Amino acid sequence: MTDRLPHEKGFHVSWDQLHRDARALAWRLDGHGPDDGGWRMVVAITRGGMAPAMIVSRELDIRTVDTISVKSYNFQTRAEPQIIKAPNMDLVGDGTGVLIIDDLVDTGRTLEVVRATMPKAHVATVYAKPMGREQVETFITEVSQDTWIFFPWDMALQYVEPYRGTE
Ligand SMILES: O=P(O)(O)OC[C@H]1O[C@H](OP(=O)(O)OP(=O)(O)O)[C@H](O)[C@@H]1O
Ligand code: HPA
Ligand SMILES: [Mg+2]
Repeated sequence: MTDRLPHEKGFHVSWDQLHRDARALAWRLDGHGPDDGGWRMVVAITRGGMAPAMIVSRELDIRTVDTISVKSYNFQTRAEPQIIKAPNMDLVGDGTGVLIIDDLVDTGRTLEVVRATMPKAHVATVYAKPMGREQVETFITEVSQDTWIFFPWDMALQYVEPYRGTE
């Protein structure tokens, strides 16, 4: 697709960092729900939104958690987002008091599709790139558009050569 740049930089996020950043997201959202009831439900965008959604719902003591499944990428190549599974719309209603959580926004296409199904929900991501930033009401860290974010569930610890090499 033409809306993607080659990724010149990598931003590697550890579990520890993800936990800190998702907690920071929860604290930023705390007290900013609708006046007449606050946040009543979390909807995680699978799969990347599930770990942050768990941390946010734990911090904010929200027990009603559902998922929306959107598939947008095959590895680093973008395709049109497809909703594979919707949340329980009896619980979601028009989205008032609902927090939609994802790990990041990149082009914003995933969130565009998701927001259309829950127009009054509040969208929050841990990380954001400039192209999709307007699709998100609350986020923690912005990275440049040519950065690929590597999440801890996609990585493993492995040996690296010393900087000066070996004989
Ligand atoms: O703003 P966009 O350009 O739409 O990209 C962002 C979306 O892409 C990734 O999900 P992906 O579709 O790869 O699925 P996954 O969460 O199951 O890994 C990421 O977790 C976001 O949901
Ligand atoms: O930068 C990214 N990292 C991981 N998954 C993604 N999906 C879209 N952009 C990204
Ligand atoms: Mg995702």
